[in-house]
Amino acid sequence: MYSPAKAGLFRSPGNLSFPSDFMDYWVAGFLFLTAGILLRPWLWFRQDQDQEEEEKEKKKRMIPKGSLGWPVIGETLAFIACGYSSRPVTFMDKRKSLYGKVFKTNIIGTPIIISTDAEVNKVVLQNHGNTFVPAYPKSITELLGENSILSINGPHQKRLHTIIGAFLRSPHLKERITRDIEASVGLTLSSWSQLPLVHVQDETKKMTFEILVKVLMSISPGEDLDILKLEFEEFIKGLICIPIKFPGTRLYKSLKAKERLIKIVKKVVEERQVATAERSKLPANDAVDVLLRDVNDGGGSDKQSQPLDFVSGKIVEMMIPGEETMPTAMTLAVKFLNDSPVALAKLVEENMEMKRRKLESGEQFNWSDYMSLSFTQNVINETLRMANIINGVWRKTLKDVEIKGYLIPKGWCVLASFISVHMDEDIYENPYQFDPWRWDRINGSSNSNVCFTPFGGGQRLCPGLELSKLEISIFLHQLVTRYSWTAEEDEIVSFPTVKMKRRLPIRVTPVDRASPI
Ligand code: HEM
Repeated sequence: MYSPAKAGLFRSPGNLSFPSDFMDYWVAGFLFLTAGILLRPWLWFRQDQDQEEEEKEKKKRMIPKGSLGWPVIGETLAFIACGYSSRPVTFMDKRKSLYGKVFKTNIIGTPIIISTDAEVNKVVLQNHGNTFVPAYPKSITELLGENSILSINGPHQKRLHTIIGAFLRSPHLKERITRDIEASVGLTLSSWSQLPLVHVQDETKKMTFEILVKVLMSISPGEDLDILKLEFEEFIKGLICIPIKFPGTRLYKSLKAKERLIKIVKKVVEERQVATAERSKLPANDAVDVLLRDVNDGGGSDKQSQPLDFVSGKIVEMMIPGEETMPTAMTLAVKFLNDSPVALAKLVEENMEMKRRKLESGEQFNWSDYMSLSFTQNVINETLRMANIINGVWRKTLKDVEIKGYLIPKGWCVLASFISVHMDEDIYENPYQFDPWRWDRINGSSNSNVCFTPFGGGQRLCPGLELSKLEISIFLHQLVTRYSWTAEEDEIVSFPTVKMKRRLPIRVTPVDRASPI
């Protein structure tokens, strides 16, 4: 039988001869020990590497599934094609059924994770730890500038958001602005009734801009407002364009318009600053007052070195979120009501009832009267659920984030898609049906805040939420209690933004609704 000892490979201690045999063992032991010492870190390193690999694999598996499509264009064409159709969520629905509620794709050369999951969207919106920063196309970032309220993150954003939100919700503003909105809406609708045809989308835009500028800087209709509107329109044309900046390009023209716009606003701010000291005891009348007082009180930190530029810039930025959203919501409400005579009849009934009560008591309407029109609020909610111009928000992650078992890797873009949740048939029964009554069933249910987010949520929840609802309520109230209309055939398109293909042409007629309908 083979024995290593016999073969002389190992020797038993009995055969040892000192010193050479002993040295052999000593050397062998030394080598063994050294190898062990040297190997151990390597083994540890290997073990770490294996663990790292395993971790990487695990993380890779947690990245939402999906397809990045073709090189460079990714899945952009499919995304745009669905946007042009009557069902823009088809793009999401198709991928949702293949990969789950959170999936990855590539749009315009950007790898992006799209969430159609209400709970994931909530975490993105809440943004604990400031992990998600707003991500806009390059043209928007160029036009807004890096310190815009819409793109900054952290304490400055929180401060601005708080002071602007507090002002827009203040009883003083609500009282003053209710009268201003009533007057603007009254004049606008009366002018509509004298025209053979009105394009609701264009006309509501004029009216809502007028109101917005009143809220922001107290400018009344007139030459200044007209110039401001022209420059603003030129400015926002560049928000979605090819981001090339030299004379003649769209972006260049828009940046120039922004300079002129800031100059006009700065004049108003300058005049106001002179009067600020004597007005400091009075409640703020508009956003210029709010921002000037904050700057004078030491808020706004580094931006105080140029207070006039800072305040003027913020006023211009605040024109953006309210400008398209409001007229779109009003136009779509008219469209949905036009297509749903039963809902329209109920709306007329509720508003006439309130009007009669107010006429009898001789009181004016106040903000809470409009808010108490529950069916009217249902109509507004249902309109915003079905077709909101802000159909989701875009963010970028500053570090790896894990939500509900999904990993969103650092640096990736995330689209928290509101419209996918709003049109999810597991959440809303018959989601494509305009059904304002559903809100009587939904309101108060535990997840209604999570599943309905037309105004966003968390740190960036729209500060204009209450003002928007007031404005739309007043518009609907006056429209349905004083006029009737017939609409021409039109349809909603969703790309690049939600709007009516033919700008919703209608004919408006005054009606006497003195007698109950
Ligand atoms: C129907 C009308 C409106 C809708 C649907 C709407 C929706 C939204 C949404 C979804 C956001 C969040 C954006 C994000 O998270 O990135 C937002 C932000 C904002 N909205 Fe509105 N909005 C409306 C009207 C208005 C109006 C009338 C104003 C101004 C008076 C306004 C001022 C703002 C501002 C300043 C922000 C930025 C807040 C921040 O980032 O801190 N919005 N809006």
